[in-house]
Amino acid sequence: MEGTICFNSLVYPKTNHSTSLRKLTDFKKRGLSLSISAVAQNVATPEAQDALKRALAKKAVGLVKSGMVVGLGTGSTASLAIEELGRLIKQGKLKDVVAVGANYQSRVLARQFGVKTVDLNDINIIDIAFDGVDEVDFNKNLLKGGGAAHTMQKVVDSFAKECVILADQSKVVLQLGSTFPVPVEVLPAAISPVLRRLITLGGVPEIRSALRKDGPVITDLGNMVVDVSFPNGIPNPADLEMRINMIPGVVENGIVSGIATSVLVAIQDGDNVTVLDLEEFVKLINVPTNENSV
Ligand SMILES: O=C[C@H](O)[C@H](O)[C@H](O)COP(=O)(O)O
Repeated sequence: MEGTICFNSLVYPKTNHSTSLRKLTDFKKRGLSLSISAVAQNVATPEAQDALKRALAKKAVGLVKSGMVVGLGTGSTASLAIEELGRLIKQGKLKDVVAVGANYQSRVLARQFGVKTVDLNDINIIDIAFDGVDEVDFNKNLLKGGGAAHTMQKVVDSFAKECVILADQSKVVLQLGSTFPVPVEVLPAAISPVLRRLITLGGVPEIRSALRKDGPVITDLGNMVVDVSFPNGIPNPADLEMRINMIPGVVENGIVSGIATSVLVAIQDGDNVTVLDLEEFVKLINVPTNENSV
């Protein structure tokens, strides 16, 4: 657990380094050296997980400066960031900020919390984007789409100069696909041939059913979602992302490689919450050598 502590200057402004370093040193002094499985199972209650998400939202929105164009992701974590952004705008701490919402939910929330939204097609650049994640590995490969919102999230995240991913500790995995299947957005007219092609890639596809509606989930873009498990794992996320997207009829899949510029990870330590960047987090934990212990 010794070694250089790597800070991502995109995530932590210089003034925060000492605080962050002190916290990390405290963790180490108290011997908080966790295995990744222990970390993943360590979020005791929904309330505790909510506290982690709120800490992430606060830290992330602290990176926004007046005059910026902000990309807004979707999901419970991104929603808290939108709320926090609205709060700072209302308090006058941020001025002339506009936002691009990736999906219906983020646009509605932005309006609700007083964040002015603009259309993606009307701006030239997104300065910073925030988004949640279902799984993230140590190389910043992401698995998204638990809320069937990944297609437009990938568009917004990829156009941002800085894409900050917000992950509570339960989201960090050794290999993508460990706890979630890969969501694939599919044109309804092409569903059967796409299912067959997904099987040839080694996947086990299942059309996602709606919860409070009979029949399938239909996305904001009018398509279906297929959740695909890969029983043999996903050793090369970028390769699988490309192979799935090459199937005609696939709109987009939830593997996101090479887009996140930084990943913030929130950790619960007793009653305290600490937010680290992924590199710091990785140095804190013991990676099990035996895959069975994950
Ligand atoms: O489609 C949904 C998105 O990829 C979300 O960002 C992801 O599911 C994480 O959501 P949450 O912040 O609610 O865990």
